[in-house]
Amino acid sequence: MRLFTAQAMREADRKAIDLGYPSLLLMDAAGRRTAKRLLERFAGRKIVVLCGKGNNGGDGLVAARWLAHWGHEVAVYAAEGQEGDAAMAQQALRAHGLEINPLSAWKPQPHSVVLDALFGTGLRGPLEGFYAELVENINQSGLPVVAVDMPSGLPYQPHIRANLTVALAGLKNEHLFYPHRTACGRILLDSIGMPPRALDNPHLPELLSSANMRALLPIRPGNAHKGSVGRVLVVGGYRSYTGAPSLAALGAYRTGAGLVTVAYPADCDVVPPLEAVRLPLFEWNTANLQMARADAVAVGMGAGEGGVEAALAALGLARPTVLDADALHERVLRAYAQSGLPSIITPHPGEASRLLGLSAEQIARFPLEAAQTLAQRYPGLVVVLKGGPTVLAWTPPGTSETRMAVNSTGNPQMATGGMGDVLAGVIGALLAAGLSAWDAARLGVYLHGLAGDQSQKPGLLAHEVAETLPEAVEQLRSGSARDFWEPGYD
Ligand SMILES: NC(=O)C1=CN([C@@H]2O[C@H](COP(=O)(O)OP(=O)(O)OC[C@H]3O[C@@H](n4cnc5c(N)ncnc54)[C@H](OP(=O)(O)O)[C@@H]3O)[C@@H](O)[C@H]2O)[C@H](O)CC1
Ligand SMILES: [K+]
Repeated sequence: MRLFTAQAMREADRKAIDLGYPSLLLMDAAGRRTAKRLLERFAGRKIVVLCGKGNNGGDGLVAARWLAHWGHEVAVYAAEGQEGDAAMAQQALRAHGLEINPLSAWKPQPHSVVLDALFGTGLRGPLEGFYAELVENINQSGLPVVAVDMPSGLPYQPHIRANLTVALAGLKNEHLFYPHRTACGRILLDSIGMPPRALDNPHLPELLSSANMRALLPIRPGNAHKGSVGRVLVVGGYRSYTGAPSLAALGAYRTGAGLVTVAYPADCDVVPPLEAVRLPLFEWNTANLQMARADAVAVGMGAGEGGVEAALAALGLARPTVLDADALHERVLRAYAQSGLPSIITPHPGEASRLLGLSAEQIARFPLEAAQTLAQRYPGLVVVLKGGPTVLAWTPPGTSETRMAVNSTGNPQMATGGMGDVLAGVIGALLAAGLSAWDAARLGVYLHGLAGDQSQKPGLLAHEVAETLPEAVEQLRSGSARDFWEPGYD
């Protein structure tokens, strides 16, 4: 499954037409399916459909026709100037005997639900004048709003604040990235029957879905023993950051690692989980770390000033590695990129800002671009740019194309200390279980977010997320993990 931009969706639309698929069928499915979704949530209210003159408005006209056909009370307000499919939708609506009122005549009506079909992917700039005022009035009316495809006005200001958005054919950036995602309310995806070939675009980011991630789960053989399912070495800890390596160890164990060793400075008060092997060291060097006999390494959590040295010592182990927190320095990243080892870097926007020389605000605003830039700067390293949502990027060595992915799990309550340490452990366990760096990183962020989604209450702590990981793994394995856009995808 791919994550679309408005432009990429227009291209998919064109591709469908080139394949011979009649565009009017797409519009009819879009309107009909949106009408169904509206009824599931807001049956019993009078339905007011507000239509622009483009195809988003055309979807609204189709929805109004079906709603009236099914016996619901519907009022339609539409802009003038429909052409093509939208004009046909208007003709069909008139044939059903429905009256079309001018958009300017709309006034908030009590106990109604508004179907926002003003603008979708065709918007080319911020709304002004009449439309800006209309959008503000709709928002201020306090009436529930269902948006067709996306809340009108996005990605600019002003825009509709919807209760429910029915995304058509595919999810777009606005449905995933904050703050726009907030304006969408609940999001349901409907395929509208778009030919899959039209949606197939390998240049777009992959959207991590339960079906795709399930296929990556490592299988634990019947005769598993602790040495065969993955041994993880966690390297970190420094002064007051003694909890970080312990949380990573917990994350690794709860993801299925067979044995976890925690290497930490001997003069630090690190207390690893009871089940972990302790490796207190007076010096970071490869020979010392070799004592752990690890299949994969997670290094840098709470390592402070020793982060660079620890990561360069770990490089000598020549194992798949997760570089986190204090290991994330230019020198280390260059060395790992040159080594060709499967390696993953897990910066948060602050760490990415240090690496890229941009502000953390810029990184948070353009996460896809930031992750891509890092992946191009360090070919071979899988970049996990943490955020809401987490973005992944990877330029396979010897190629020029960067693969991108966007996570679909996780929630804002996960923005607390130690959460990243748990993630590094999760990914370390998956590397140790034999997954490639790209697979371990994608499945790791997905599982970590899914564990966090089990409880979305304020005050969520990192160790609680770690403790919920087995439930998340089980949910994914059993097929009961739901994508946030379900059940509208069919
Ligand atoms: N996914 C699919 O393949 C399908 C999607 N459908 C629906 O179609 C819309 C996209 O339709 P489109 O006609 O391309 O665009 P819109 O309806 O979103 O809006 C276009 C009109 O908006 C005017 N416009 C553009 N920018 C502004 C602005 N800043 N202020 C005011 N007006 C603006 C524009 O007028 P111009 O005269 O400027 O050209 C257009 O009239 C998609 O979102 C889905 O809902 C299909 O129905 C099914 C297939
Ligand atoms: K809309």
